[in-house]
Amino acid sequence: MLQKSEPQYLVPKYSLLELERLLGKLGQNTQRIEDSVLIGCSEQHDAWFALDIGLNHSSSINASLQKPEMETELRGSFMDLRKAFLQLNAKDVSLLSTAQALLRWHDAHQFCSRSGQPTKKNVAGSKRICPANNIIYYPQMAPVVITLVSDGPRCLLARQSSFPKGVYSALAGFCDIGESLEETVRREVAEEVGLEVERLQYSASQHWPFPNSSLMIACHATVKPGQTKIHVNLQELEAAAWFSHEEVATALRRNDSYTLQQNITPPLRLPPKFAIAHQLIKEWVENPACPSLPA
Ligand SMILES: NC(=O)C1=CN([C@@H]2O[C@H](COP(=O)(O)OP(=O)(O)OC[C@H]3O[C@@H](n4cnc5c(N)ncnc54)[C@H](OP(=O)(O)O)[C@@H]3O)[C@@H](O)[C@H]2O)C=CC1
Ligand SMILES: [Mg+2]
Repeated sequence: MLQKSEPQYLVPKYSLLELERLLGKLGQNTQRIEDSVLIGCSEQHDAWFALDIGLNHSSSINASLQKPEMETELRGSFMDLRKAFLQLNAKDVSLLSTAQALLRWHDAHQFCSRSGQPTKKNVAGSKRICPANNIIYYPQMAPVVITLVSDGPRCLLARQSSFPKGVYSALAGFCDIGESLEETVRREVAEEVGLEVERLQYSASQHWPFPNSSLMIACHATVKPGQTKIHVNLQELEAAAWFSHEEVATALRRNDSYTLQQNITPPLRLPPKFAIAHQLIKEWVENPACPSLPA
């Protein structure tokens, strides 16, 4: 849920006292505050916790609470998480992404997989413990590599059928057990477009809450100039193609919301700013020879 505060949107933030009052008003037990999880702290070192006051939450005291009532009470509106990310600054994107991932992990790990007994959250919410056998469960992240492949003057972008119309991104893939990141990059690029990676350069990483909790590890890669013929794996991708520097630079400059309002589908759309794929593409546009160094 986001609250509109002209000219921007904000993530709802409350002090403990305000939250107790709010839960009372929503007819929920204030004991629920103990379900909250630590997600970071402010520059003034105030701790930030996240609490799921979800609509259809199994442990919700007041399951009958309706979405419109909640929106009125909190003066905000519920929206898709990806759409919410488009409205927020980087700090709030990071907080919301951590909160969503951690709360969802707790919700999905209520029982010990060995004893079948209910697990118990520690105070901060950084782990769950089985009281029957003391097994500790920690939140999990799946490592994913995302690679922008270039042959020098062009870069390779691909799209999956689930992407919004016209959007192309860098190649991504989950790491398999036992693989190094380098091995995953080489395997994914070979599997998805049939190319052999020549040189690999790390750029940056990002926590990504979709579909569960991933650690996106972003890299630039090059292929040999003479070996650029792609074989698109149509089981994984809808399309993949080489794009010139000019095409990608133009797409990066284009104001997506404007073209969408005009109901025009541009030839190439890129991932939104909050996605690390956007950063990879921007780095390459600014410095195609050595993308992860400042231009
Ligand atoms: N932040 C960003 O800029 C971007 C983020 N991404 C993210 O990267 C992720 C990976 O990209 P994608 O191309 O889909 O990956 P892959 O190319 O690895 O293909 C996805 C398939 O991998 C299998 N898989 C293996 N391990 C897992 C796991 N831990 N969780 C889920 N599926 C797994 C599944 O296959 P099976 O169904 O056979 O089990 C799944 O369908 C996506 O979730 C996407 O959200 C992608 C692009 C940009
Ligand atoms: Mg993939």
